[in-house]
Amino acid sequence: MTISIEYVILRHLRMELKSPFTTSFGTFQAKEFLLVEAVDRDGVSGWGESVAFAAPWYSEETVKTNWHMLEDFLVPLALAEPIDHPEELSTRFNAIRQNHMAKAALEGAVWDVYAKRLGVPLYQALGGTKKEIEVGVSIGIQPTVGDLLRVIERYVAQGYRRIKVKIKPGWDVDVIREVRRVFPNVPLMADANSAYTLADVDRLKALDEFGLMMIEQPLAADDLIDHARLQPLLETPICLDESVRSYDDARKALDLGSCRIINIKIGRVGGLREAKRIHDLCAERGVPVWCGGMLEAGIGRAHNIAITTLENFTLPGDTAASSHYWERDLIIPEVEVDDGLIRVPDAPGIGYSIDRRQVERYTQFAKVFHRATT
Ligand SMILES: O=C(O)CCC(=O)c1ccccc1C(=O)O
Ligand SMILES: [Mg+2]
Repeated sequence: MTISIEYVILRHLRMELKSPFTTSFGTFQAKEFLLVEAVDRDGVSGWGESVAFAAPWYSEETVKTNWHMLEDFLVPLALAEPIDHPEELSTRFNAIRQNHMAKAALEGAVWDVYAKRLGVPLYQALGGTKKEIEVGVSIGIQPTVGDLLRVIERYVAQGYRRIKVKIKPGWDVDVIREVRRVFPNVPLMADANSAYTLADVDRLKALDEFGLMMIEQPLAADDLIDHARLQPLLETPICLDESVRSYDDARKALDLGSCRIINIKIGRVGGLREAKRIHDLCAERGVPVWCGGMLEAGIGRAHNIAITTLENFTLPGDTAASSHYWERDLIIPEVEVDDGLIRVPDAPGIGYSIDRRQVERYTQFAKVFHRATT
């Protein structure tokens, strides 16, 4: 099948979060992000969402660097010549270093076009098999432990399959102890977003007694070596997030013993193809994976749901319901979670329709890029 992209629309959106989300690196009140719409010769529209944030806290990419990369390098590559498969676009993008979130947003839009042209749901085009996926929820740092306990209570009652709590030095051992006292059996994990160093090994070891499913990204965002030193000192499995940006990072992390679990984020690793390669590697090595989140709106959420249908996504991910983040999401229907499960939609492509009125409402500016006419 030939996919010929005629034009691409970049939109810059801003949406208020229902409640602020605090991590060890900062607080999000609102989300600014880019949507990519790729339209082919026959008018088939595919959608992707960039997961880059406004500020370079999680990684060096930002909404503005993504716009720049897309406008000046990636969109021209997508418009240059037709492709036979979305994987060809990833190969074309290899000519450009890093900038994974920008690449993933456009690659994702083209995957959506491809699946829609085939008339199959994106998850099937990716080789996924699950009809429903298990999900957990990520809970930001709260003003007090009492607040945290109330929030957890609410999500446990809603049936989420595991609770993830953000930690940082000073909001860790005592907080987790209290959570465990009140919820002795809840599947629980902690995400440090790189807030510790090897000097904190005693504090990290102190978490072992709480039976956490894993501790996510305790050390530096670019580190594999120190994590490999830390893992044998802990009983709790380490899960890497920030440090795994590619298949090769994943291979090295597993060879070194830097982690026992990997959080796969499509944007962080540069797209669906790379996400699937990491999934397949981990499956071969018997290492479980799960799908992380970046406070996505509906389109990013739909892509996360599709990749999570691959069989080695055996641990609940961070793809919570639309209503966890947004008063009203950009897709119809919104993502709903029932007893900790999301039913995977069967419509072609990402499986949800775009609420164009909502998209317009939150769009601050947009630009259209056409294929050069010959
Ligand atoms: O609910 C989500 O989308 C994931 C929330 C989350 O944990 C997170 C949110 C923003 C930046 C980084 C992370 C993370 O997984 O580390
Ligand atoms: Mg994380």
